This record gives sequence, C-alpha cells and structure tokens, in this order.
Amino acid sequence: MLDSILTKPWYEVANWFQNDDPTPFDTAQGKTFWAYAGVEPKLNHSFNEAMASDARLVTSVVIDKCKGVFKGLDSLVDVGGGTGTVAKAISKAFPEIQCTAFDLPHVVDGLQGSGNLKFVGGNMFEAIPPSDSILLKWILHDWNDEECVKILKKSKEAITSKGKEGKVIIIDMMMEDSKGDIDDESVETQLFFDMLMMVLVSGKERNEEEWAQLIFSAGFSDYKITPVLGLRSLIEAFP
Ligand SMILES: C[S@@+](CC[C@H](N)C(=O)[O-])C[C@H]1O[C@@H](n2cnc3c(N)ncnc32)[C@H](O)[C@@H]1O
Repeated sequence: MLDSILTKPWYEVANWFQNDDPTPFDTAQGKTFWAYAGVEPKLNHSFNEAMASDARLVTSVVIDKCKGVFKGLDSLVDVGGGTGTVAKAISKAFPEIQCTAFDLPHVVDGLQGSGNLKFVGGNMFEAIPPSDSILLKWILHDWNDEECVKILKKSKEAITSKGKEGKVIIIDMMMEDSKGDIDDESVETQLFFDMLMMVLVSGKERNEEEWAQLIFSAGFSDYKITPVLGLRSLIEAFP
C-alpha cells in the first residue's frame, strides 16, 4: 500500500479532475492498474500476495459458515481468482466440485493445477469458461457500473446449470446506509475503500440498492445476501 506505485496516484487527483484519464492511477503511471501489473513484475507479485493473504482469511470463514452455498455444485470458476488461493481451498473442502482459477495470463502463467483444480488464463470481458457457478470475489468493486454489468452478463452466459444450483457468487463490500448501526471505524474503512477504488481502478463500493440494480440490469432474476464478514457480504445472484 505504501509503495510509490500506489501512493503517487493520490497526488494526481487534482490533475485527474481536469483531464480525461479514467483514473488518477492512469494519470500517474500512464496506463491502467491492470496493464501496469502486466508489465511490472514487482506490482504483479506484491498485489497477488496481498490478495492471497485476504483470500486465506475470507475463504476459511466462507467455507465454515456458508457450506450450503456450494451444495449441489459440480463446477466453479473463480473469475479474477488471482493465484488460486480461493479455488484451491474450495477444491480441497469440496472434492466433488471441479474448480478453475481464471485470471489474466500474466497472473496464472506457470501455475499448475492438480486433481479437481485447474488454472486458465483469459479475459473476463471476452469469455468465461462454462461452469455451474461463477465466483467473483473482490472483482466488481474494481469496476464502474457499465463494466460490472458486462462482467455479470458474461458470467451469466457461462453458467451451465439451470435451476437453484446455477448462480454467480459475489463476495464484496456492502456499504451501510443507516448511520446508527455502524461504528465510526467501519464507516472510515468503507469510505477509504471507496476512494481507493476511485484512485487506483475505475470502481467504487456499493450499497444493497446499487448491487440489486447491477444484478437485475445484467438479467438475473433474484439475489440473496449473506452478511458473512463484517463489512463484506456474500451475494448469490440467480439466473
Ligand atoms: C482485487 S483482485 C481479486 C483477486 C481474488 N479474487 C481475491 O479476492 O483474492 C482482482 C483480480 O482481477 C483480475 N483481473 C483484472 N482484469 C481482469 C480481466 N479482464 N479478466 C480476468 N481477470 C482480471 C486481476 O488480475 C486480479 O487478480
């Protein structure tokens, strides 16, 4: 977080307000965060490590508290699954599920799967491998509404199983609106993440109404929220 690659964009916010760049990161570094990670191994490596560390914590809670979410699934693709920490843990906890960690080629190149786990490189805006279920953990908050609807539509197209099992599983921040129910530190954390998404990528944090809007705009018929992890929730979106 304190590397100059990530701090420099904060000093460019004033310039960014006056130019047409998509993000302050683009103003500071001349390309998007994801393109920069593709050509700068230092950022690629440290970012993937940070994500894997968060993934270890979140996955242990999700597997412990949300077993039912994975019931009846034959396959799962973790889209933007990084170096596979989540897919690996799910493949171990649920040996009957064929798991795929799907991410940009520079992230998954050289990673070897085994048993019911495999790695696939690709671009989620082009095509997502077919599966009963698609996992999007900490993906949609990186993107604006239009981009999110595209990702959700591609995810919906990839779902092979009809009925209750076929679904997209989103793990992401749920902004609280009611001021009374949430402590100051949590509000600060949410607002910080909201700004971080604005500065580094083209995303933002969303409340339930905004999540519902995205889910229905992408053509899903229903959704269910399970608040599992403090400020983050697990949202199942059904075709
Ligand atoms: C915030 S990280 C989340 C990683 C992982 N899901 C987790 O929570 O630990 C976002 C991930 O999306 C991947 N990503 C970005 N653009 C992508 C694209 N067009 N297609 C596939 N993956 C992409 C990044 O490489 C990165 O691994």
